[in-house]
Amino acid sequence: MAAPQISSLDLQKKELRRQMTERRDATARDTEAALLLRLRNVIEAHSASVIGAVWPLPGEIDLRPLCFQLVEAGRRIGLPETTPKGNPLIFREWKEGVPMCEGRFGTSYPDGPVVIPDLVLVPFLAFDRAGYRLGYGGGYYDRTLAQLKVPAIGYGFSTQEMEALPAGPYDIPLSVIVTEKETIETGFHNSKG
Ligand SMILES: Nc1nc2c(c(=O)[nH]1)N(C=O)[C@@H](CNc1ccc(C(=O)N[C@@H](CCC(=O)O)C(=O)O)cc1)CN2
Ligand SMILES: Nc1ncnc2c1ncn2[C@@H]1O[C@H](COP(=O)(O)OP(=O)(O)OP(=O)(O)O)[C@@H](O)[C@H]1O
Repeated sequence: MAAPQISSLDLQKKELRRQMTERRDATARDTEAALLLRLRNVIEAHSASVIGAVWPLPGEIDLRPLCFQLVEAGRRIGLPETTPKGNPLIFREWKEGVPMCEGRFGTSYPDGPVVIPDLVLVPFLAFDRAGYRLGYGGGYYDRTLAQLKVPAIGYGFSTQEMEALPAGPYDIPLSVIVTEKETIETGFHNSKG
């Protein structure tokens, strides 16, 4: 197999990942509840029935309280199974009490049926106001959003904002970005057709 090509853009993103992980980990957590409330309001304004969320990795914002609330309110939750690199994520239905399985890179996914989300909540290490994000570098969300064509709502702390992130040809912008301070509409719609 040929070695994967690593571009200067990939190297630039790698260094940014290091800096922005440090910055995220230095951010005070006392605004997390305010962020989740804001996120819930944005979701309630959408009619989506299956919401793609994530089970937190260390240092990440914890969406679990929101997942409980959304199921209570009659929405369904899908959590991603981390597939082999180069593939889109697969979402599996989560409900309270469903056993979690160990996945790749320390991620966890529910032992439930595959579901197709019609709205996806997307974590990031950094974002800019155009809707570009920096993730962990798997390219998973870009591949997933290219396939699903549903709105992507990014969430993170305001400290994770950057003036402009380097964007590559595969980067799909977020439609909405929610921080503890504001809800940013980027004007980008990742819709079908
Ligand atoms: N909680 C949570 N779940 C998630 C994501 C996320 O950002 N947060 N993902 C968002 O996409 C997907 C998982 N993506 C990931 C991609 C890379 C690595 C990772 O640890 N990469 C290694 C390098 C691996 C390599 O050698 O290639 C590393 O950073 O050390 C982790 C998760 C799906 N599930
Ligand atoms: N749809 C795609 N087709 C082919 N390659 C892709 C696609 N999406 C992303 N990539 C490639 O995957 C690699 C990682 O992408 P990127 O740096 O944008 O990941 P990320 O957004 O930080 O990761 P994640 O979405 O997993 O959090 C890059 O080399 C990128 O060019």
